[in-house]
Amino acid sequence: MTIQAKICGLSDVTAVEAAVLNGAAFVGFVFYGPSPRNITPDEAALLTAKVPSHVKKVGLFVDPDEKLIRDVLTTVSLDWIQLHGSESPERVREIRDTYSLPVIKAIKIDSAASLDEIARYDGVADMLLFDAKEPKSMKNALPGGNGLAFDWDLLANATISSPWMLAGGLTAENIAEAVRISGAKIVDTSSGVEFEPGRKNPAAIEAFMAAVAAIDA
Ligand SMILES: O=C(O)c1ccccc1NCC(=O)[C@H](O)[C@H](O)COP(=O)(O)O
Repeated sequence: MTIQAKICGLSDVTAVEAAVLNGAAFVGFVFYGPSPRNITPDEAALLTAKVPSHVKKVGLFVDPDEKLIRDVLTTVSLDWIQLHGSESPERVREIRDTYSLPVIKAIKIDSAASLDEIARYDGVADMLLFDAKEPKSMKNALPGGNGLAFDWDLLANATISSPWMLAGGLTAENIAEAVRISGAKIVDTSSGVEFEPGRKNPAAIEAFMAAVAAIDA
């Protein structure tokens, strides 16, 4: 089975092209002011204009209000909404129903207890995404996209009904091990294919996609 990949936090044309040409199934765009990867709806419209329809365009939000979602969706044609904040199951359902788009809900993992969150969102979100919980000690931590991995073993025996993605600190070097341990069928990276936060490295995107393609799942 082929492993699908999402490249998240894209903010320039070269990186979008690298993701598409190297076989990404999803491309992600961040709409969250404090992030170094934040882009405006107009910038996103330009970046997404030439993305072929088989590559799904994901808009990432953190506890968004209606105005932000509307501003983005009236300017950019998105296929998925990713919610990476503290959105409740009720809020996930509301956003899904209001905007008629499928929703990816991020669940932050730092221990076995974090897996209790799965039951709250399974069957509510269309897809779950597991990312490392930002440590309180981390200076300038974002609510996601910190390049941190969590213990993939935690997912190996988890009961998850919804489709799900593995994220958090994934790179060309560790992706095979991460998939082997977690059992992920879809993987997501951002920091692992950057020169620095907010500046994607096309060669690293190519290397990540090659490493994903080489996985014998
Ligand atoms: O990327 C950001 O700046 C960001 C900001 C706020 C919430 C989430 C954010 N990113 C999440 C992602 O890019 C991915 O979905 C994924 O978690 C990748 O994380 P990583 O490879 O560890 O950077």
